[in-house]
Amino acid sequence: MTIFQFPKDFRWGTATASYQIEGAAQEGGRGVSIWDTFARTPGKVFNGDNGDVACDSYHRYEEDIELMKKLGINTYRFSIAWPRIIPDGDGEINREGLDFYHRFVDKLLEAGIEPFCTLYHWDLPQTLEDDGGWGNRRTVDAFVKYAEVIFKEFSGKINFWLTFNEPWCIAFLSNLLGIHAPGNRDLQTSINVAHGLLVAHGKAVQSFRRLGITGQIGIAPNVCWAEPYSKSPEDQAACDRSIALNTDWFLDPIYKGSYPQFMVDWFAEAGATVPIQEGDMEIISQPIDLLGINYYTMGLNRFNPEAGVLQSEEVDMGLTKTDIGWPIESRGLYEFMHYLQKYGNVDVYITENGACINDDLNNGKINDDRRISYYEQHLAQIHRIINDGINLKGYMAWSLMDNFEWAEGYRMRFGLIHVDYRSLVRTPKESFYWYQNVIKNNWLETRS
Ligand SMILES: CCOCCOc1ccc(-c2cn(C[C@@H]3NC[C@@H](O)[C@H]3O)nn2)cc1
Repeated sequence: MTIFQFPKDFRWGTATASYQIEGAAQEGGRGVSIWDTFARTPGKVFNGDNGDVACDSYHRYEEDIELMKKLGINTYRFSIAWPRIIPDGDGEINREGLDFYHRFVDKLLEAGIEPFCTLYHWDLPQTLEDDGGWGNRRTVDAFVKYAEVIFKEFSGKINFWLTFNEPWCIAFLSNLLGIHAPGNRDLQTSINVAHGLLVAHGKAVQSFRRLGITGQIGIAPNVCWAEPYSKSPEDQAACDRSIALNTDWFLDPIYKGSYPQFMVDWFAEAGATVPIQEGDMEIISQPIDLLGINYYTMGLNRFNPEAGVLQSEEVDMGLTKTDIGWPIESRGLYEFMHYLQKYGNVDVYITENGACINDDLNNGKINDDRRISYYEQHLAQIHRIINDGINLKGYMAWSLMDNFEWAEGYRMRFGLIHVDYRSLVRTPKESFYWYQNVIKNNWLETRS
């Protein structure tokens, strides 16, 4: 057994997102999002599940906050649903939507929990997607309008801000692979989306500074750490492309003011170019205060000319997997955090990390020992990372509760709290109590 003591001011939290937990999809003046449309498209989401009810957190947020207090977290990452604030994307402001989030944030603050807010966690107003989505500068301008409304409303209440969650998912998972909303399968479209969201990010940061909003602002890329299957240059290059598309494609423009040239050249070979307009890169590279990093798994990749646009395929090495099929390998988090140092020792928060373990209720308990083991391994790496002098400031477990896992619907469970989707009864899992103890002690005690 080993004791890993965390810094006294380390932030302990959990994370969720609006479309995944709120429900009340037709209430409070909310408009239609691309996920409402996508979920209603036959074959896109397992079992035809959708976010109409989800965890009903729109009505049950006080109960959820009581559970957060019981867990002992001091930080809670959530997202605001743009369609609740400006239902048609860039028209009238919906006061009822703002009032809901004021009630929610006030309750969080009353509970002594720091709100950590994501402005965009994938629920784009459908009207904007109908007019070209992130590839249309109208959507960029609409996002800035939406962001400014939120900044002005919550400045002083919210001090930690993220513009976008997982830009790789928004651009490539959703517009090249077609697995998430809106389900496009086109390389140029996905590159246009990536560029549009980056310009929107930069403009929102400019507004944040111009309006004198208190707090810190950043972005939350998801990580795809990969190591080469062999020592061959082809396998190493395949790895580099896989890592770069999740990380460098977004963080080079933000921190360096330019895209990674080797990837620009790679896409040019595939006939796709980045639609950069005059001044875009200066806008995108506005200095930010923090990075959120979402880490779940890593891969061993090798070159395969048939393996998609990156010609990079993951090799199954027989590692233990979670129930969604992702290999469990916490080492990737450590390696990635050192990779990230090329952008400087920036303030980083792990804004998502967790395991899909579909254990169910058994005599009123959920003995999700595999989830505890996952967290134990990853928190040990977190301690190692901090010990190396990397500015890792906090950790938010994905997720507070089971919720709508996008194309997987409700069958995949990431929560520390079990949700019965018929009764909506919340039941803390054994991992909830394990994490509660880690937070209370501010140390991890490995069980082996
Ligand atoms: C068959 C080819 O497959 C290609 C990869 O397909 C995926 C699917 C899903 C993910 C994915 C899901 N999550 C968890 C979410 N992060 C944000 C929060 O909302 C969580 O629900 N992270 N990454 C990645 C890749």
